[in-house]
Parts: sequence; structure tokens; C-alpha cells
Amino acid sequence: MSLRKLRRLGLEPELVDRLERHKKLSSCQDILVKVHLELQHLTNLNHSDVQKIVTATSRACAPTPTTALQMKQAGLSSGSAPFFSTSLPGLDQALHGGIPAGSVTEIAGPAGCGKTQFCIMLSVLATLPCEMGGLGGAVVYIDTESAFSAERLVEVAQDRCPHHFSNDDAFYKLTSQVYVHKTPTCSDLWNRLQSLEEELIEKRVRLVVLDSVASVVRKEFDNSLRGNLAQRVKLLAKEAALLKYLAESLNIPIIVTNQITTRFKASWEGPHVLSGDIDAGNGAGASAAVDGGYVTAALGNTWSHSVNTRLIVQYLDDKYREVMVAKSPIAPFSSFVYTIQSSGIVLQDDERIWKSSERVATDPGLIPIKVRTMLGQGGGLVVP
Ligand SMILES: Nc1ncnc2c1ncn2[C@@H]1O[C@H](COP(=O)(O)OP(=O)(O)OP(=O)(O)O)[C@@H](O)[C@H]1O
Repeated sequence: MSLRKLRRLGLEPELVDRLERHKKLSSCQDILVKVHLELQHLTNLNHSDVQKIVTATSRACAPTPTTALQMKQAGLSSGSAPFFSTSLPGLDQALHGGIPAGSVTEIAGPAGCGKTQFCIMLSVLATLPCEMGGLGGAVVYIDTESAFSAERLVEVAQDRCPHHFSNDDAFYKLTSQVYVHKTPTCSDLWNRLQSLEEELIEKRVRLVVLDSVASVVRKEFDNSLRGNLAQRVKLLAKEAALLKYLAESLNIPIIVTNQITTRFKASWEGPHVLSGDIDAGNGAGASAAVDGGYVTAALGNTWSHSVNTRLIVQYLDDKYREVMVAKSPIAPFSSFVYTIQSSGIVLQDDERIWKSSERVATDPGLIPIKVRTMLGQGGGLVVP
């Protein structure tokens, strides 16, 4: 990964300091775009020392293949849990333990359906000690919509874990462990992501939330202009690659929220027809079908394939909503009914878990959606 910091390659700290401070060389990419002579000139090192730096940076960018056995052993020896419990038993069970560490999980859904509530609840849980199912660490919450509320964080903590959050010290610890970055524009977000690695290591961050990835790009890139679309896809691909790298290298879960988009069609042509990077493009593990079309995560095909796990939330009626495991490398499709309460997301009783293949749901402010689902190609849902 070319954005990997030189600081993390095991090079001499003084050399790394010097390169960063005086020469503005901080990542593998900064080294690899330069020729040997240029590097010799910049570093005042001889040819063989420069060769060592180039070899170290090249190795970091082109890791050798690992066997499944090595991966499994590394997971066991890392000491950190492979899954982060959502505290929602049915969902955790479906996901083999919760949100997977070391990868990117997306929560996509319509406005007001509870994506931010989910993220706030997960932020509270991440700060809990490991014995309580938490991650025992800090949270970086990147807020592009100014939707984060410290009051709501405290309310969820108080109502979800009243025994743990029973005194001012516990609330102080919670609130001082959640680092909120407001990034209202695409460039703010990209700059923040680029400088995230050191912050995550320094502050012992165990969960990163990006709420939301869609709002800034959708605001700034007018999709009807062809050039804009290409630029947007490029930016999203860079963001996804960096998020995946951070999740993988630090073995932490990363949660991003996304909006949804509705694609209407005169007649069903099959999921393979709707491809490309338009907003309503067919995504990997696409989503709920509606009459003459379907709703799917926004941001197009490239982004859709970039996330490892996708949860889609949607309205069932004014009170009940549904969370679906729409894409996962390890879990089958499943869905659960939930409500939003003062303690955050609460799953409803098992008998309320949606089992029927046909129902009518209402998406407030939009259209009545007649949802008829069955498992389709690539784990997506298609109209039969
Ligand atoms: N304390 C609370 N008790 C119960 N419900 C709440 C509470 N706080 C917020 N809600 C509900 O949460 C919903 C808003 O959820 P949220 O802000 O997570 O939406 P969202 O999916 O992030 O929307 P957007 O995409 O617009 O940001 C509203 O229906 C609101 O009534």
C-alpha cells in the first residue's frame, strides 16, 4: 500500500524524522516516485543506504502472499477479537460474532432510518472493556453531516449499560475517548483520512466511524456531468483503499454509512443489466427490490464492491425498521426488525423477525414500496 507511512517500516527513527521534517517524505509513495540519484541528493546517503530504503518501501507496498494458515495464526496471536459485538444477539449470531475486525462494514439506508443511531451505539460499545464485549479503546468518529450528538452518546450509554455508566468518571472516560472530526467537504475528508493512521496508533483507537461517506461526494459532484462521475469514482476508490488498508493493518473494524438510491425500471431485466458507476448501479450484494426496480446503496458499482460487509436498514412502518445483512463474505442473507429507543437500536422479539418473502413497507416521504425478495446472484435480492 503506497500510502503506508515510512514510520511504520522499521527504518531508523532519526532518518524518518529527517525525511519527514526537511524533505516532506513521509509515505512509501513519496520515496518510490523518486529516482535513486534524487533520493541520494535529498537524504545525503550513499547508494547502498538509499537502496535499503527503496527495498524496504517496495516490500511494504508489495507484500508477499500469505497462506490461510498464516492468516489464521496471525489472527489468533494478535490478541484482538476478530468480531465486534453489536450487542444485538440475532445480528451478532448471523454475522458470526458481530462486525468483523480488519475490514470495512457499510450501513446503508434512507434518511432518518437509524444509521447515525447505530454508529453512536457502536461508539459507546467500543469504549467498553473487552470483558463486557467492548473493544476497550478509543473511537474516531468522522462526521460529514454534523449529525453526531454528544448528548445522544451519553443517553445511549446511560440506558444501554446503566451499571457501567453509573458515575461521572465513567461518562468522562466515555466522552473523552470518542474523537469527533467534522469534515464537511470532500477535501476535508480526504485530508483527514490521509492523516488518520498516526492518530489511530497514538490514541489506541479500536473503532473508526465515517458518517457518512455519501453526503459529501453527492453534494460536490454533479453526476450528470461525465467528467465529474469519473473524478468521483476515483476519489471514492482512493478513500475505500485507504480505509481498507487502515482496517487491515490495524485489525480494527471500520464502519461507514451510506445513503440509498432507488432505481425504477419499466420491466425487470436482471441484475447484470444495471451496472456501471451511476448512483443507482447494481451493487455487490445489492438490496431490496421494489416494484419495477429496486433500492440499493448509493455511490455506484465501484464503491459497492469496495465494502466487505453491507447492512441495509429500511423502514417497515412508522415504528418498525429492518436491518438486513445484504453482503458478507461469511454470513448468509438475514434480516431483523428493530426499533430506535433511548438506548439505541433494539431488536424485536424473534417472532417479529421478518420471515415472509413478501410484504408492503412504507418509506416515509418517498413511495410505498412493495418489497418482494428472494436471494439472487451475488447475494443480492432480485424481483422474481
Ligand atoms: N432518543 C431517541 N429515542 C428514540 N428515537 C430516537 C432518539 N433519538 C433519535 N431517534 C430516532 O432516530 C431517527 C433518526 O435516526 P438517524 O439520525 O440515525 O438517521 P440516519 O439514518 O442517520 O439519517 P440521515 O441519513 O438523514 O443522517 C429518528 O427516527 C429519531 O426519531
